[in-house]
Amino acid sequence: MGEAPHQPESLLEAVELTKRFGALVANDRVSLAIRAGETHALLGENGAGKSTLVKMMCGLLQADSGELLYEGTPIVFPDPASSRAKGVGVVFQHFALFDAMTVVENVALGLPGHQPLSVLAARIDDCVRRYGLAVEPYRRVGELSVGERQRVEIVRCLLGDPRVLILDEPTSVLTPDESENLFRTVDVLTGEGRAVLFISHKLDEVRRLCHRATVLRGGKFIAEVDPKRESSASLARLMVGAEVPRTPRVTTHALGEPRLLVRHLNLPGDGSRGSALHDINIEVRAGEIVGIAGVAGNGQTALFNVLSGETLVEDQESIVIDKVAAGGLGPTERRALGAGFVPEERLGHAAAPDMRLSDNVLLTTHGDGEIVTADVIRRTTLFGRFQKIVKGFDVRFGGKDPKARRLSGGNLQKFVIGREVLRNPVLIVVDQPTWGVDAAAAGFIRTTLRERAAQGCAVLVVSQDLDELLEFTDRIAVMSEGRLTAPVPVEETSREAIGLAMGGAHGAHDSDAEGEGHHAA
Ligand SMILES: Nc1ncnc2c1ncn2[C@@H]1O[C@H](COP(=O)(O)OP(=O)(O)OP(=O)(O)O)[C@@H](O)[C@H]1O
Repeated sequence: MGEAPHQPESLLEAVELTKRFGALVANDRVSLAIRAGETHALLGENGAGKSTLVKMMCGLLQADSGELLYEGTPIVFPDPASSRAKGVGVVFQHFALFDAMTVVENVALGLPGHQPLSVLAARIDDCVRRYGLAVEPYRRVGELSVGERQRVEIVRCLLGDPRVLILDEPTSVLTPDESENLFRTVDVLTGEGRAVLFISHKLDEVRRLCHRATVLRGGKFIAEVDPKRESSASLARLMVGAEVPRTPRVTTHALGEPRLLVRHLNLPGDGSRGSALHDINIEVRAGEIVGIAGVAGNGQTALFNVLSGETLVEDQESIVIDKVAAGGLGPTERRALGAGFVPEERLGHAAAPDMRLSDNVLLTTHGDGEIVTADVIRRTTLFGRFQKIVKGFDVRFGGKDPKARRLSGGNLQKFVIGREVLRNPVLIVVDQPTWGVDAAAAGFIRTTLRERAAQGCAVLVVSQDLDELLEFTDRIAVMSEGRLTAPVPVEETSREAIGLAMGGAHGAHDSDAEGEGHHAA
C-alpha cells in the first residue's frame, strides 16, 4: 500500500523510507507526497513515527533505505541546511530562540550571510503584513508568549522563501484565536502554491484545514485520506486501529475537604518576563478537577512553581496542602504531604534526559519511603514500579529501559503522569497534561485523572487546550497577566467567555470577586 503513484506536482516526496533504531523500526517503508498548494496532515498516535519521518525529510536523520524526491528528482539532504537551501522549512515544537536577544537578532542568526538589522527588520515587517503574523522585530524574545515565539519561528522560516513548510504540532501551544490566525496564514501560504505539512493530534482542526492526510501506525503507512470526508472518530480509528473511548463526563460523587487552599498568594516579578502573581485565590476539594486556562506566559509557570515548591513564598499560610501551611516547604516536603506534580516541560524538568527511564522513577518517589529506605535504593521495588508505570500507562519504546530522551514526546508524557498517579497522591497539580499526546492516550490520561478524583484526589490542571478543560474539568478559572479569575462551574461558562477572559477581558470570569464566587457566564 505504501507507494502513491507518482504525481508530477509533488514538491517533496518520501518513497518507502525506512529508519531503524536498534531493533525498533520507527519508519517501515513509509511513503508520503506533499503537493504544491496543499495542506497535508501527518497523523498517528504517539510513537507512530511522525517526527522520524519529518526528520528524514529535512536532513536531520538519514534513512536506512528508500529515497526522497524533490520535484520528482531524487535528492539527498545530508543536513538541515541543505534542505533549507532547497526550500524545506521546519518549525519544531521546541523553539530554538535566544531569550536575551531581540526578534530581529534571532532571525539574523538563522540566516546565511550578513544583513543590516534594519533591512532585516523591514523584511520581517513585510512578511508580517503579507501573512498576518503579528511579530514585532525589536521586542526581546524573553518577553514573548509561546504563540508569539512560534510566529517568530515561522517568520524566520518564511524569510528563507520555503516551498514546503513543515509545522510540528503548531496549535498545541496556541489559544483558539491564535490557532485561527495560524490557519489563515497557512491558507495564504498554500494559496501562493507553497505546500504545508501539518502534524497535529487535533483531528477537528485537521478536518477543517487539511486537503489530505497521511496516517501512520506503528511506523507503517496506513492510509492516505481526504480528512474532510472523515469524522474525527474515523480518523482516530485509522490511527489506533480501534475505537477511541471518550472521557466519562463529570462528577457524580460528593466533594470532600479542600486539599489545596491558595489564599492571597502574591509573587513579585523576576524582572525579565515580569509574570508576577497577584492575589491568587483558589480552592480544590477532594473529588474535583479544577482547570486553569490561559495563554502561555501569563503566570502559569510561576504559579505551578509556587504550588510545587520550586519557588517558595514568605507567607506560609498562602498555600495550604491538606490542612498544612506549605508556602515555605520544598517539593519533597510537599510530596510527603501527599501532593504530586507534573510540570509542563517533560524533558529536562519532569524527566532527566540522559537517565534511564527506571532511574527517572526515583526523581519523584525517593521521598515516599518505599523505594529509598534507610539510605538504600531498593532496586527491585524501583524496577517493579517502573514496570507498573510502563504497563499501566501503555508507555511504548524500543529496548528494555532506554534513556528518557529516546522516548517519543507522548510516551514520555504518559510515563511522567503514570509516575505521579501511581504514588496515590491526595492532590495532583498537572501543567499541560496532554501536550503532544495522541487522542487515545489523551483520553486515557483524562480518564485516569477523573478516576483519581473519584477516589478522593483533588486535581488542578493547567492547560492551554480549552477544549480539553471544557471536556473534563468541573470548574475553570482563567489566568491573565498574573491574575486568576474565580473558578466557574463548566456548565455555567462557555468557550467564548473563557476566550474573552484569556485575552484579559473581565466580566464572566472576573477576579475582583472575593474567594470562590460562582458566576454565571
Ligand atoms: N533517536 C532515537 N533512538 C531510539 N529510538 C528512537 C529515537 N527517536 C525515536 N525513537 C523511537 O521511534 C519511535 C517513533 O518515534 P517518533 O518520535 O517518530 O514518533 P511520533 O509519531 O513523532 O510520536 P509523538 O506523537 O509522541 O511525538 C518511538 O518508539 C521512539 O521511541
